[in-house]
Amino acid sequence: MKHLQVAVGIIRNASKEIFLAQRSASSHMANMWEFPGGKIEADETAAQALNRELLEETGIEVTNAVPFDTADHTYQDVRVTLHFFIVEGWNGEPYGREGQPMRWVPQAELVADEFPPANSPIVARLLAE
Ligand SMILES: Nc1nc2c([nH]c(=O)n2[C@H]2C[C@H](O)[C@@H](COP(=O)(O)OP(=O)(O)OP(=O)(O)O)O2)c(=O)[nH]1
Ligand SMILES: [Mg+2]
Repeated sequence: MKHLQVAVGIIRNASKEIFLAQRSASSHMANMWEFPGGKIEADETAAQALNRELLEETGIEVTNAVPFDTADHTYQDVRVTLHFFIVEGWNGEPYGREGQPMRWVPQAELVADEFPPANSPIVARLLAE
């Protein structure tokens, strides 16, 4: 089975709101809400992939990212290992640079069911903080 390493950014502002983006209708985990991010290329560290993906998907330049947790999950036909970072420093203002819907949600109001199943333990941890 294919095994993807994925870098994911939990972009959090000073008001403890988190930036979410909606996955496209044609993607894996279509229409679910996600923390922006994407696949780590063979020549990249997780942090390098995070910086590249957040620039591509949200337009920000990350200046502060701290590793938070990892999650391993096997979907029907792909296994993913997600490397989550808390991002609290950046230049610019994040937006849906690929045209995807986006919203800021207070950390305490995250809803696990809106995310792909792999995110459940991470959302639970954020809600417990
Ligand atoms: N970005 C992101 N991906 C997630 C999350 N939860 C989760 O299970 N995934 C899965 C969905 C995908 O199977 C996998 C890779 O994410 P991706 O589709 O964003 O990868 P990418 O940006 O490199 O996409 P692409 O270039 O192939 O379009 O990770 C999440 O919170 N954020
Ligand atoms: Mg992506």
